[in-house]
Amino acid sequence: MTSPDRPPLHFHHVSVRFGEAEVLSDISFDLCAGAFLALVGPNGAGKSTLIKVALGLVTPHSGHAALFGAAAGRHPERIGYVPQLKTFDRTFPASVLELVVSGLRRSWPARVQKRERDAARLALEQVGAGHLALKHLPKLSGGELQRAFLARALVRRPQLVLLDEPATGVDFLAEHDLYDLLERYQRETGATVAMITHDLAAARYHATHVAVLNRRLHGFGPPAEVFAGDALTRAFGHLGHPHKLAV
Ligand SMILES: Nc1ncnc2c1ncn2[C@@H]1O[C@H](COP(=O)(O)OP(=O)(O)OP(=O)(O)O)[C@@H](O)[C@H]1O
Repeated sequence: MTSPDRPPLHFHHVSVRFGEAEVLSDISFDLCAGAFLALVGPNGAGKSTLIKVALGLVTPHSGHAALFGAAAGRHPERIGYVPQLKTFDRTFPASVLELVVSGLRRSWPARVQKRERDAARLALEQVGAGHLALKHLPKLSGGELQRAFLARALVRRPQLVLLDEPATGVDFLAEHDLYDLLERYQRETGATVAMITHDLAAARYHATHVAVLNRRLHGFGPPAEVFAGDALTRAFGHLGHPHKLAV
């Protein structure tokens, strides 16, 4: 159920420590249903950690995160997750179909049932990758692997899709395809999307909301508003990549 008092993503004074280091400090925001959030910040800013808090994989030392009014991690079936693909072991010996079916299960599928195969094929069709079903993961290009993981994230028709830098290592055209696919999924389902990106121009163009992070939340809101202020300068410390920051 989605309603304004049960936002898909709610962070309430969330702080996270790894040992002595505080990597997230007092993060609070609400993301409304149907929003497309771009999460930006320099390397090591805590972006992946924030996504892991939302998934319930990292527990804050203070504050809390709630998804649709329930504690993070309580309803994994409502969440689709695309991990950082640069960390994925490309030699993993599985077919695309098996990878997508694993999105319907809590464990790796030893035998794929017909209804699972049908759902996986549909999800692959929806991301323009029906022809990849029987291909093995080591044989995929970066863009194909990205589509396979996107199909895996969407196969259960989640209400919230979390993506950890899915465009890194993928060419520009494929990155535009990724946004198109996500926006189409949102139009069909009303789902909410939160995605880590390093491309501020794409964030400005596609996102309804942007969160500028560097341990603290330096800005949150519509891109035009946030980028007009000094949030980027405070988070990045300098405007070091003018081609990316020319938003
Ligand atoms: N499990 C962990 N144990 C200890 N330190 C960690 C752990 N995970 C992340 N960190 C540290 O927390 C900080 C934030 O890391 P995180 O991966 O969240 O940043 P990020 O913004 O996603 O970075 P990048 O853009 O480089 O992927 C970094 O200094 C990182 O080294």
